[in-house]
Amino acid sequence: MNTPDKNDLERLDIHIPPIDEAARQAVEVRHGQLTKPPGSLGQLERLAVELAGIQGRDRPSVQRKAVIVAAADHGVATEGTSAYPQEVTTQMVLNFLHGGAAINVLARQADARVVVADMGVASDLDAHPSLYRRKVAYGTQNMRYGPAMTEAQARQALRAGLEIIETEARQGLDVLAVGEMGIGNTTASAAIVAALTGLAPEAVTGRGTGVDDQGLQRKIEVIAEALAVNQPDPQQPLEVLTKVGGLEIAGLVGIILGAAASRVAILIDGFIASTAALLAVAFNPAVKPYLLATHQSVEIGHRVILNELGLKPLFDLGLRLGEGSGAALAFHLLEAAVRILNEMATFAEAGVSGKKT
Ligand SMILES: Cc1cc2ncn([C@H]3O[C@H](COP(=O)(O)O)[C@@H](O)[C@H]3O)c2cc1C
Ligand SMILES: O=C(O)c1cccnc1
Repeated sequence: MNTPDKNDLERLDIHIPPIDEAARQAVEVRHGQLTKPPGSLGQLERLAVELAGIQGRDRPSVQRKAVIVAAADHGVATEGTSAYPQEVTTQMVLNFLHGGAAINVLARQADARVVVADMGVASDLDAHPSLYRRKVAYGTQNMRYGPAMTEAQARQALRAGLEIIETEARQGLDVLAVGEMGIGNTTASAAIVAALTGLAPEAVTGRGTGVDDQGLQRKIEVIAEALAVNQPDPQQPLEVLTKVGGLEIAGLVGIILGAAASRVAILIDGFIASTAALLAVAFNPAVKPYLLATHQSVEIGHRVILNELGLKPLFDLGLRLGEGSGAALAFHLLEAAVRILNEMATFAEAGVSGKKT
């Protein structure tokens, strides 16, 4: 038996199948037959083509939809880098479970289920049918003074993410939106993006929940110190995640890799969810074509991530919430793209003349 090398372990032994080129081509051919000038439905056409390649189906489906909101607390929240107190993480998880948060409203409108994953919230949570209780720790350590977590904790959270998406995929899932909740997690995300890209903290750090100028300056300094203390190797995504990451971010990386392994399309959300996507690609580049960018977040580092990944957002509504809110809105566009494919008449069926030669 081969001993798995470090790379296999880093890739979490996940096999991600290649995109189905034949299914993509079948959709392109059909788009050419529908009663419209070629390419005139722009990004909607691209979405249908990508979805077909991901799912391996000429007629992709968006019937079964889920939002997974991964939640955890952050030791660095004690540094005053968020405009809100840490207890809001737990309070919002309860709000998600009661159906009262923005993501619940947007998911209901799109007929998507919402499930919450406790990866490391600082308080104990009662059992609930929509809650995966996978707490790795009661929040991370403060990365300003040392690693946010141990490598074993990072691996545990990654594995939990894989297991959660496996369970969800078994129940039937065509499209997944990934979201998060964790006071302080724009600080962790900015540190991860700075570590992976080599950019200065100020180039990737925004106001998160709305810190003032002084708060933003403090946030940048804390991130710079965390990077100086921890010295994460940009070539080692597991090390970056362990040293300056978060447990919900680790869970999302597992969820994203596992979704791709199951041929589930992944709608990525704003800054934090996209940070998890950037890490997932660093772990295993084969995940890349399974990622669909949704919106452009106000958080400045989000643009950096989308550029790095070569992804183009579908819309910019000035959102800066997280929870999967922008991703859930994109369900409607995916549905439009698939309905165009299934319901439009062809030139032959409608008796419409083709382009002049
Ligand atoms: C009531 C409330 C609901 C939220 N839902 C998502 N976030 C968002 O804000 C947090 C990140 O910002 P920061 O790094 O500044 O703490 C995350 O929990 C994110 O999901 C929320 C924040 C609050 C206050
Ligand atoms: O882009 C996001 O997801 C975001 C931005 C600010 C605060 N919380 C989330």
